[in-house]
Amino acid sequence: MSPSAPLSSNSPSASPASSAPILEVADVARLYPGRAAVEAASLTLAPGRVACLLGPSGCGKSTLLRMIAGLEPVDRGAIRIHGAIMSEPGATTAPEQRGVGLVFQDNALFPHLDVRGNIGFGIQSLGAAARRERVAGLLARLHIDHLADAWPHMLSGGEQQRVAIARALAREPALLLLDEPFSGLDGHLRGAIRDALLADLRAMGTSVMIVTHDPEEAMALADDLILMSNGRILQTGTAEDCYRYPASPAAARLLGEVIVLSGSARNGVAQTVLGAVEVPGAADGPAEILLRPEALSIGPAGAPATVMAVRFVGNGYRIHLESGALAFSIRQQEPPPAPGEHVFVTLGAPASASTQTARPATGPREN
Ligand SMILES: Nc1ncnc2c1ncn2[C@@H]1O[C@H](COP(=O)(O)OP(=O)(O)OP(=O)(O)O)[C@@H](O)[C@H]1O
Repeated sequence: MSPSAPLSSNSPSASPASSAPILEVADVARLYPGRAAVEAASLTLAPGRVACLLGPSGCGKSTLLRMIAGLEPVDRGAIRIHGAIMSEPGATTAPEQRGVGLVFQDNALFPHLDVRGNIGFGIQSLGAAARRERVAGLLARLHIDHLADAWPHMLSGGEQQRVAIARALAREPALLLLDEPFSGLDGHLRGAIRDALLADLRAMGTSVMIVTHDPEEAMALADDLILMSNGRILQTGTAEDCYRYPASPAAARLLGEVIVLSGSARNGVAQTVLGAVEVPGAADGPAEILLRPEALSIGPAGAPATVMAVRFVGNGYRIHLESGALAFSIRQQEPPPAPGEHVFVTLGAPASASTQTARPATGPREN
C-alpha cells in the first residue's frame, strides 16, 4: 500500500468507500533550517477510525500532528478537514476553528476548577443548560460521573487523562488528536486504561489520531497504522498488513524484530541459507527477504544452526542462533535446547494456531 492510499482500504471494519474522509493530508512538508521535520506526508482518515502514528523519537510524529491541529504551518502541501482546506503554505486556520481536539501527554487540567468545570471550560458560549447537558453526557460516556465534583489533584493519572479527553471532546471536534497520551501512566495499568478509553471513544464514533512510539500500543489500538521514519511516511495500512507485508525493511523494523536474508527469487520462491521462502509477486533475481522470528522454529530437519544463548522472556524463551554467517534469534514456548547444542531451523509455521498464520514478512531490497 502506498503512503497516500486510503488508510481504511484493507481493514475489516473499514467505513464504506463512499464515506468522505474526515482528514486529508496531501504531500505536506515542514522545513526547519537545515532539515525537514516532515517531508511529502500524505494520508487520509475515514470517519470513526482510530489511526496511530508510529515512529522513533525525532521522526516528525508530533510535528505532523501539530500541523494537523493547526499549531504549526505547512511549508508545502495541504491539509483538509471535512473537505475544507485548513492549511496550505502561507495560510493556517487557527486550531480552535478547525474542529480538532488536542490532548498531550502532560495535558494539565485547570487546578482551580473541579472536573465538571474543567470539562465545560471551552463551551461557555453554549448557555448554562446546554453546557450542563453536554458535560453530563461526557461524564457518563467516559464513565467518570463519580468524579464530577472532584478536584484535579484528587485524580489518578488515568482519571486525569479521561477528564482531559472529555474536555477536548466537549467542543465536539471532528477529530481527536492525542500526542503520546498514555506515556505518563504506570506500565501495569497502562494497557487496561488505554483499552477501556479507546473502547469508549469507539462507542462514541470519535475519529482519533494517536501519536505513539510504542509498536505494541500502536498495533493494539489502531484501525489504521501510519509508520514514520526520518520525517517520511513509510507505510500506511492495518496493523496486520504492515506487520506481515512491510513496504520496506525500515517499515518492518518499526513493528518488531526482523531477520534479513539475502536470496534469489524465481517464480515466487526465494532460495536462502535457511531454505526456500515463498515471495509471491517478487520479481525474479536477487532479493532481500525479511522474516519475523515466529516464521522460524527448531525442528527435526532444516538448516543447521548452533545455539549461542537462551533467555527466558516471560511467555517463553528467546533463543539466539548462528547458522553460517547469519546470527538471529527465535522464540519458543517449549523447553529450549542448551547453549552449544546443534539444531535444525525450519522455515514456515509449525502446526500450532498461534504460529500457523505467521507468514514470512517479505520486502523489497533496501538500497
Ligand atoms: N521548532 C523547531 N525548530 C527546529 N527543529 C524542530 C522544531 N520542532 C521539532 N524540530 C525537529 O524536528 C524533528 C521532528 O521532531 P518531532 O517532535 O516532530 O518528532 P517526534 O517524532 O514527535 O519525536 P518524539 O517522539 O521524541 O516527541 C526533530 O529532529 C526535532 O528536533
